[in-house]
Amino acid sequence: MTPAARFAAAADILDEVFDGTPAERALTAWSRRSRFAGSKDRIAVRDHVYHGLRNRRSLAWLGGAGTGRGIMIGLCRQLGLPLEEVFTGDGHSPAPLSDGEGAANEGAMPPAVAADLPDWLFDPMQSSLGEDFGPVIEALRDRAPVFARVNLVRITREEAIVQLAEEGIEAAPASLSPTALRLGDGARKLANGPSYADGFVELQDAASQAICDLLPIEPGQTALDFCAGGGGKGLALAARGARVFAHDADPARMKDLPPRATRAGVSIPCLDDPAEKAPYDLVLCDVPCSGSGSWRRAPDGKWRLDPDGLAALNTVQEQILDDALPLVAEGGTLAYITCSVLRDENEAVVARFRERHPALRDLGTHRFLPGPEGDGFFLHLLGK
Ligand SMILES: C[S@@+](CC[C@H](N)C(=O)[O-])C[C@H]1O[C@@H](n2cnc3c(N)ncnc32)[C@H](O)[C@@H]1O
Repeated sequence: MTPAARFAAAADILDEVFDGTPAERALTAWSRRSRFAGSKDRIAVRDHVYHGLRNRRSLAWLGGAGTGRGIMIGLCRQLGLPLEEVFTGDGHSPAPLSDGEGAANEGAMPPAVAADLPDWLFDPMQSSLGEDFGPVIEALRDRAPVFARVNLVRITREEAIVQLAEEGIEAAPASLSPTALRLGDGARKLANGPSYADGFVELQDAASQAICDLLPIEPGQTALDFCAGGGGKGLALAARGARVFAHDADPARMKDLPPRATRAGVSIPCLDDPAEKAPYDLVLCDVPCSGSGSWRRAPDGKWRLDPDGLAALNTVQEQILDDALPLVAEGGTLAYITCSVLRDENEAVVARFRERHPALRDLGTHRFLPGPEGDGFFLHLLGK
């Protein structure tokens, strides 16, 4: 594909996403019907789509329209590419600009446009982040770094770096956790290589690993991963010697957990009824949330969220805490985790829960903001 054809493909895919198709599904469907596209084309188209989604409003402003095409015009402007050389209509290139199309907007960008946020989210994000607002908005513009977790049951971090190098994957220690590696060139090979297949490493964001490091659990103690999903956090706890059990309201979300546990050399039974093995020394509630701390990985979530959706998430978050508390042993710990930076999903949920359960001991809050070291996460620990 020519560079221009990649912009045309990305514009079409973005339009599908704006019509409601999840970004990953739209990209997969495009890949299937575009056998002619080579691996470099696929990577470039994907990058354009994700960059367009992360920076949707500012690029639409630059490109004069909020369509996929308008956003690609904005991207070409941002990259300093002459529009008449991209929008030629030759072959698979995008059609030439019509009269008046692509005219840049007059004046300064409104603040929510410049921050690439829906209007309603500007104030909640700004008040949640305070002086960190600017750096976080900048961090959310670009692709997230790729991190792996070294399974210390199997290998040391230093040995993993050497082994990954033999597989053509550049890896270096990451600052947030003693298990975390930042992957460089060759990172895309990880999931098809022997280190991954043999359970020496897993893909997991560095801040997510740091959150797991902060969870109070000793070898042999029991932990319930109450919202386990793919089980990333439960696997990290099992690697520390905890006896981990997994549960999820949607058991299908845990389908990858048994093979991941087998690869890692640990056992994590999945429970339909988490009361079966209660009480637990630690119950972690990695609740469904807006994902605002990881919007650079899944930027379409930013545009799908609305105030009603946020309120519905709050209801689920509080219900999960209420359901999980009876499962915690006396003297045990309840951990509330989100990958959000919004106070409405973090401090506000914890405050209401503590009002209902004033006897719980406050064991502290930990916050990670999205940036070069990892994604945004929130952890609050409560002692029973
Ligand atoms: C943020 S994801 C979990 C990610 C996972 N812990 C990890 O580290 O890979 C949230 C999970 O909560 C589950 N969930 C939603 N409502 C729930 C409920 N009421 N009780 C338990 N799990 C729930 C969802 O199905 C989803 O898999």
